[in-house]
Amino acid sequence: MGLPFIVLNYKTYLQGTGQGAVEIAKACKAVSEESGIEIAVAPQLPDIYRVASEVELPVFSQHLDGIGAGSFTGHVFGKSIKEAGAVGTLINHSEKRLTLAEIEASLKAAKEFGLRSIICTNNVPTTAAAAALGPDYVAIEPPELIGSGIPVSKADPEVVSGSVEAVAKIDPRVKVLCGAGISKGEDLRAALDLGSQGVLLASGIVKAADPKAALEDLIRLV
Ligand SMILES: O=C[C@H](O)COP(=O)(O)O
Repeated sequence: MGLPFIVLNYKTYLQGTGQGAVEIAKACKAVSEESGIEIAVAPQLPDIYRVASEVELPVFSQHLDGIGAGSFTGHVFGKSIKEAGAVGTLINHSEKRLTLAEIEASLKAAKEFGLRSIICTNNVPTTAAAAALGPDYVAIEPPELIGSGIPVSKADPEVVSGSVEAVAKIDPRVKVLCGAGISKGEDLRAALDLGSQGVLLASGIVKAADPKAALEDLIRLV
């Protein structure tokens, strides 16, 4: 197995807002260069351009709507985030849930604009359904563990291994990430040992006093 993929979602944490978004991205880039591990960041939408312009690392949107050009006030348009510098997008994050039809439309928009796609899910059946749509990644995150500091890879290992098994049967090209409560080296190690190919995480790094040191701890057992 190759190196994991790490995606850092800034959510709306103060520490990851505005100039903070750039500073955390710089820490991610430094750790990525030291380790060879791909680390992507997902800042708030208005910070995408700023982060992508100032730091050379993969920037993801936190959301994308399945709409095109036209009368869609307040929506997130694929061409706009692509031109802002995003290379990918989260879809259906637990804090931005969509209907199945909307997930499919968002994924279609991501593909149309050449954006990498991560569909977030909450259990094994929704992971299987998401994999059937053919995204680049699914990210399994039990909502009750998000932001809890209790790692999914230890609190609910079956949901990770079950997702890995389900996705392998449906479409082995789809890669599996897991998230919720991941912050330490042993959490990432456990996630990889369960068959996932990386993690989607937030609070443990974004809210850390020293995000670079927190990232170095996260990857120390890879
Ligand atoms: O997008 C990230 C996930 O919701 C996990 O958040 P967390 O690392 O704060 O638990």
